[in-house]
Amino acid sequence: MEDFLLHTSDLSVGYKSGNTQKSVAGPLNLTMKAGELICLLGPNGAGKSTLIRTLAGLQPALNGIVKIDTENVAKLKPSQLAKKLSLVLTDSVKAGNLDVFSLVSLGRYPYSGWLGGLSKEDKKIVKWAIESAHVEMFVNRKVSQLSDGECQKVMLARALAQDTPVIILDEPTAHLDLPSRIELMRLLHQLAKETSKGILISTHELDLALQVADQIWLLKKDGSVAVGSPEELVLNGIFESAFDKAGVLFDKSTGTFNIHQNTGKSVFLEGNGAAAFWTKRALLRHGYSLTDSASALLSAEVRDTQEGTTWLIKSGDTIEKRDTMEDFLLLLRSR
Ligand SMILES: Nc1ncnc2c1ncn2[C@@H]1O[C@H](COP(=O)(O)OP(=O)(O)OP(=O)(O)O)[C@@H](O)[C@H]1O
Repeated sequence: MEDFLLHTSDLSVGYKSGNTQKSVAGPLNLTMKAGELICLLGPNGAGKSTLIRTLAGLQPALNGIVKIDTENVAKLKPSQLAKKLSLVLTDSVKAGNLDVFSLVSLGRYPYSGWLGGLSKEDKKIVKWAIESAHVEMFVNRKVSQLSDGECQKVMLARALAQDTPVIILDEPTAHLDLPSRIELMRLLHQLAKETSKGILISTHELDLALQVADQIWLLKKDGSVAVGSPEELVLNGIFESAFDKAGVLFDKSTGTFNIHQNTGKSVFLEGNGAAAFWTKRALLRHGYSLTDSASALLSAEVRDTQEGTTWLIKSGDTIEKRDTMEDFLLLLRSR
């Protein structure tokens, strides 16, 4: 057990009101090791936030135990827990008039106390946290004057300043644009490796999670959890079935969800490189499916030559050539 930073045994999470109890997920036997970035995924309402709040000691477990190192989270005083686990919740930035440096410095309060000033060591850690989260450039700005993305990174810096073995972030990418989402995910991945902390994030970024997570905890609607590497969960079909909805299909070969309705026609497409990749995307968008079978009714090729790209449609011995993707798609539609 000592190898685990965090582990749960037969943990059930949910809500109690009077004599009634509503179990949301469980029993969960989960483990987090040092240096791991874990992505907690699951459809809306599966219980991700409930689990995070329970792991962080913000709400009691219905059953079972959460341990960090060897300590039972439910038995720790808040001041002891604050040295073990830092938590960043979505929309947690209500910092009013504070400047960024002061907010990040608040991460040191479990060590310095509210009234204690920062020691030399505290200052060193705050500086490290600011640099690691890449927020040096707005360290003197008021938190209220930052964008959501900048705030999110400042909250991460505060969590780093708290210097706990476990960091948990609830939907850290919720308000970010795509480049910022990628940047934050990459940063979390790198931090987990460099600091040997265990980082858990809940997210709806399925494709990014598949790329960066060391482990995925996939909460299902029935309250159970599937655990594994991204590749394992995709290849054994668990990932696909957890997000199964009519008309939404997960494509194992590309790791993406198809959002297009299929026309029932399939195309065998030959060709490599960027032009072939984007031709495949255009075909999917137009409702075709792609097949590996050369005997498909529709057979085509994308050819990159020095003169440019050409698209060929083949039927029997006849080959028709088009010089733009648009003309190629028009011709295909007439077949
Ligand atoms: N305070 C509460 N009391 C009772 N039930 C609650 C409470 N908060 C949430 N729930 C219910 O618990 C279930 C899990 O909710 P939770 O917010 O943990 O899901 P989630 O996976 O984080 O969802 P989302 O992806 O939509 O954020 C839902 O059915 C929700 O309605």
